[in-house]
Amino acid sequence: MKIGLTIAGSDSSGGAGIQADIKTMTLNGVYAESAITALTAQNTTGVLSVLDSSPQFLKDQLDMIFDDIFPDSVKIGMVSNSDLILVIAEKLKEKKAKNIVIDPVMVATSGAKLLKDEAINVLKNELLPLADLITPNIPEGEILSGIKINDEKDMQKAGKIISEKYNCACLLKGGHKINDANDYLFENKKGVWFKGKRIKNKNTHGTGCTLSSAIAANLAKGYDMENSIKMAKEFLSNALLDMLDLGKGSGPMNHAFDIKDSYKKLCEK
Ligand SMILES: Nc1ncnc2c1ncn2[C@@H]1O[C@H](COP(=O)(O)OP(=O)(O)O)[C@@H](O)[C@H]1O
Ligand SMILES: Cc1ncc(COP(=O)(O)OP(=O)(O)O)c(N)n1
Repeated sequence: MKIGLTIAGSDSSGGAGIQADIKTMTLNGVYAESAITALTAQNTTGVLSVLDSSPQFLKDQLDMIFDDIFPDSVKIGMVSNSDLILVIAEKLKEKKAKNIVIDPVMVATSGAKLLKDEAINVLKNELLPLADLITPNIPEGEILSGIKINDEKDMQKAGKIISEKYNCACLLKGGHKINDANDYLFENKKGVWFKGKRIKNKNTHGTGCTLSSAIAANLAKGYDMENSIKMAKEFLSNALLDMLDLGKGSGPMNHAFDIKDSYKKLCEK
């Protein structure tokens, strides 16, 4: 059994964060471990409040995880302050973690800030250089590259800048304002597009978390970067296509689309 670790925040509504990551890794055939950086009180309409883990408690979680069941890949999501970012950077280096995927979560789609301004430079200087892959959306890509992104040409420029700056692969997600659902990977001095059809579904809560943890699961299983991304996008599209409709706002996807029939039977008993 391959092991994936998610280091992220808990989403009380279950559609994003740790909950999305554990479902995604499990449904992609990987055993999921978790280190929780924060508890959020949120639902499909927004984030009400956030309670950060203490740095010591995050350190303890990471020690207990790495010293017992060593993960084959690590996905990092919401980490809201610089002290927590420093703990993660230190532990990843100490434990020699591999296959590190960082989703540089800054702002939720609902508009809530999930990363404090003071922490952006620490994220850039201490954590991102440890990544194998960074998966920014367009607003995050603008902050990390320092350029405005208005079209696919800008996406290519920004992806290259980020990849070279942090010495890792960069998957820039275009969905936010540029195109259908086309994402651009820059890796090893070369760029490649992952074309996706935009699915008409207002329920997209947790798409970024789901994509990055599916990529981490595929890397844990030994797939290379391009295949890991290709399969992760397919998983995400299928979860969106299932058209689950929960909550009053932008609801979660059905991560369990594939086992729906057998799961339905279980629920009926
Ligand atoms: N409606 C949609 N249909 C298909 N793919 C989508 C849709 N919305 C987002 N995606 C895909 O979901 C992934 C996450 O993108 P995005 O939602 O932009 O990230 P984030 O949640 O970090 O803002 C990307 O691969 C993007 O192309
Ligand atoms: C706890 C927590 N982590 C991350 C997010 C953001 O999720 P993401 O998949 O990047 O995007 P949206 O759900 O905001 O579209 C979150 N909301 N909560």
